[in-house]
Amino acid sequence: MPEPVRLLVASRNPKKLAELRRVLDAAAVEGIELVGLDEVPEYPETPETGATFEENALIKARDGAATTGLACVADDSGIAVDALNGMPGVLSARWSGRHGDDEANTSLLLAQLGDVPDERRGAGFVSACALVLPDGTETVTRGEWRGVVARERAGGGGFGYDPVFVPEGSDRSAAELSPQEKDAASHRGIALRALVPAIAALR
Ligand SMILES: O=P(O)(O)OP(=O)(O)OP(=O)(O)OC[C@H]1O[C@@H](n2cnc3c(O)ncnc32)[C@H](O)[C@@H]1O
Ligand SMILES: [Mg+2]
Repeated sequence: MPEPVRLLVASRNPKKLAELRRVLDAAAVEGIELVGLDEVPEYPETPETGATFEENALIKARDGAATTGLACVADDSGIAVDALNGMPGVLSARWSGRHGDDEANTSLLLAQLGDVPDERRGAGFVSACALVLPDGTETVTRGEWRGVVARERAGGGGFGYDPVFVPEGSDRSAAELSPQEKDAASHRGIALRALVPAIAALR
């Protein structure tokens, strides 16, 4: 058996990282070994200052590939709310001013949408996933998951804005779905599955 190809999964968000690994594992590409950031020497990361999810995903994946010499996959994602003209968008992780504070980010979003009627509460989770190879080859995919922003939180699963996001065709929030249900429909699930052929070609 040839040595497996090592693929770095570059995310500092433990819950998002778990989703990335789950979807890649479910795709079961044989001969690929997923490697976490905790398994490689620490490296400085370029700030996520891109104007688009695609740019930010590439920033993360390029850093990982350039410093480790491994193929690297990264996601950049967020929620784009219609009534906010697509914001928080790429600012989703730091919408309240504190990076990664899910509670504060969600509370601020609910407050901003307080007077917005039900028929104008549409939103979409967006994910861009980038694969960058040590030779500089780049592939970027995108997934979107439409739904509405609820008026209050429900459910304890998932992370981020999941408790207030009700996907289209569902009467439960994303935080009330099983991990498998979320993966099957989610922005990240869609974007990652689109990346699988490029990942399989690494072998
Ligand atoms: O950059 P890395 O290290 O991967 O981790 P991060 O949490 O900073 O990730 P992003 O920069 O891509 O920001 C994404 C934010 O968008 C939100 N988000 C993305 N996907 C989500 C999902 O599936 N469910 C709920 N919220 C999500 C959540 O608030 C995240 O903090
Ligand atoms: Mg981030």
